[in-house]
Amino acid sequence: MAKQVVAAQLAESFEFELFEGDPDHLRTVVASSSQISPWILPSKLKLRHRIGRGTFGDVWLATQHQSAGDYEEYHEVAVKMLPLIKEEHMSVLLDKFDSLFSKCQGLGGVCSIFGISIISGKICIIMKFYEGSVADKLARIKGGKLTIPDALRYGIELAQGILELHSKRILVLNLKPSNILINENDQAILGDFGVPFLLLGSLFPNSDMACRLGTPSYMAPEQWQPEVRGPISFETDSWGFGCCIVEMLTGFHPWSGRSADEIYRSVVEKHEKPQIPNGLPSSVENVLRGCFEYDLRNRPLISDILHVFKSSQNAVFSDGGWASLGSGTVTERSSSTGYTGWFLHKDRLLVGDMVRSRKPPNSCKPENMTVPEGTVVGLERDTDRDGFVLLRVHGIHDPVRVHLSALERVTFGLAAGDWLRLKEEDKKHSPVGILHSIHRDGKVAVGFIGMETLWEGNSSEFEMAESYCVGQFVRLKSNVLSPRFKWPRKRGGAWATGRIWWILPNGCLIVKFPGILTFKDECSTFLADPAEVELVSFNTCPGVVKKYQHLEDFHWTVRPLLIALGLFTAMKLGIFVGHKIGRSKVKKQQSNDIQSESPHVDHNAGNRAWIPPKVGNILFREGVATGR
Ligand SMILES: Nc1ncnc2c1ncn2[C@@H]1O[C@H](COP(=O)(O)OP(=O)(O)OP(=O)(O)O)[C@@H](O)[C@H]1O
Repeated sequence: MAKQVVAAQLAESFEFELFEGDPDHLRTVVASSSQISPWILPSKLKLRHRIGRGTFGDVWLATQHQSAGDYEEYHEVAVKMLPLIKEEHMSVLLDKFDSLFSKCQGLGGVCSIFGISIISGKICIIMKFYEGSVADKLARIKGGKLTIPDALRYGIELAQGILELHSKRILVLNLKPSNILINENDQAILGDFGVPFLLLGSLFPNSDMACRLGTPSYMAPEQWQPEVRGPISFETDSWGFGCCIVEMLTGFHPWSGRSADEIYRSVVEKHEKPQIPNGLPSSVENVLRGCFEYDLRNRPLISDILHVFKSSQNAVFSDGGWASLGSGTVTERSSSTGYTGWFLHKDRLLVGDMVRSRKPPNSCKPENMTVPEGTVVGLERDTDRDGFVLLRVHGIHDPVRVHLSALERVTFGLAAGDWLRLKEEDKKHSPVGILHSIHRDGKVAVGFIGMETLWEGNSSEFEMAESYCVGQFVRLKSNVLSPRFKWPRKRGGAWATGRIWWILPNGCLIVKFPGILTFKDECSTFLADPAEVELVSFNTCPGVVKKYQHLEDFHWTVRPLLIALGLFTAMKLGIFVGHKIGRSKVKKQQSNDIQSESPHVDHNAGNRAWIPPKVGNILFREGVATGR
């Protein structure tokens, strides 16, 4: 008896049930024909040969057959055969595919998807077949790399394709030259998009693949463990885009020759970045640098990249160097605000917006604000991204002129970067997160530990949470018995206190323990859920003992140093006291001897010798003797 494998609803209009064994036993129930069905009967597909094998399955050249009346026609297609996934995840994946399929119909810069099928129990995505990819081109051409104009041209076409997907809220997550296909007009077409996202969370027989959301060499830091180091968002694709351009220009993929584990250590733990080649137009170099910012909020969006690449096409290549003719937006990290220009440009102020002075990143000191609250009454150069605004500030008669990089928009009392707590906790993720954006209507996007992508909802669902910044000391709350992440203990068994070293965009704290001596192989950083920790400072430590214990958290050398200093002081004191006693004994002995040996001594002379020395001298000698 055929056993039912999965029953999934591909679209409102399309339902099917699959039966194990011969996939042609598929029963489809088409409720309405108003929507294009993505389902392609496996019997209509004939696999010819395998084109390649990638992280997320094999790609086959195949023919799709159609019969109409007395003739049969076929055309070539590419078939992406996904790895075998667990039964229970089939319907989830098919649902995700359905949404992807309907969203990407009619997009120009991305590979056309014709439908989906199941061959030998594996899900197959049927796509348009292209003759080659940028990777193939790099392998073919002399020198193995593209010229700057070619890389810019492909880069523009690729960015346009990604932008189309982003406008439909689809993340690519697997940008690499082999997935940049080339059409008959030598245009770059984005292929294989969305596959990592389709597979995200699926159970594979191979557990390693389940947690990998891309190809290691091209993966952004947050892509390695999106639930822990996320969220993944549009800027995750900016990192992948940067990697593609670097490879096009150098002929080498980033982290060439390194294993996945080594790449993880370089990118995620050591915050290393792919190398950008020399000799690029400054605006292109700058935007690529931005693509490799560790914190995704500091990266440019694909629309920013497209803008820079297009303006750089106006540049001329002269004497081996670039002279920029266009107005490439060169936005370095602002030394005054600590944010990159890409970060600052994501939110554009409008007249009527409430604003306040922008806190430096990782700052917890709102009291230093020059403008605690103001209303935008004028934009000096509203067409330019880099200008001044006029603010109406309470208590000041005339509008104040402030550079917009120094301000942040406050909507319903919240600004991007604020720490928030969900009023109603959801067990799936931490209740405390960081606000990434707030729309003027109150819609918010928040990063939480435990969520791969941004949480979207309304500002009314939140209250302000305690904020943390780099350099602060934290310890697990005493009521946390099983923390989300591993946390070290002190010698006595109590939770150790660590210092915040980095804060991820989902609020995850990266904590170091300078108070604990670690050896080479030992892990020196730990992760913490902000909802599970409390601040430790001298002020909050009750009593001298606790304050001293907190001093030990600053560095593991504090205790041995203090012990050494104590021993040294005790030793010096011992020597001094011994010396004094010894000297007074000798003196006493001597005076006795003199008295007994010289009966003609002038006894008044002894009184003259007893003129007291200066008080300062005594103090000084004591100071030395006690080690002070
Ligand atoms: N629609 C297509 N038409 C023609 N060739 C394609 C198509 N899609 C992919 N390819 C090619 O098939 C080969 C294998 O692709 P595949 O996507 O499986 O591998 P990959 O890109 O190396 O890894 P991943 O699975 O991570 O995407 C690549 O050379 C790619 O260029």
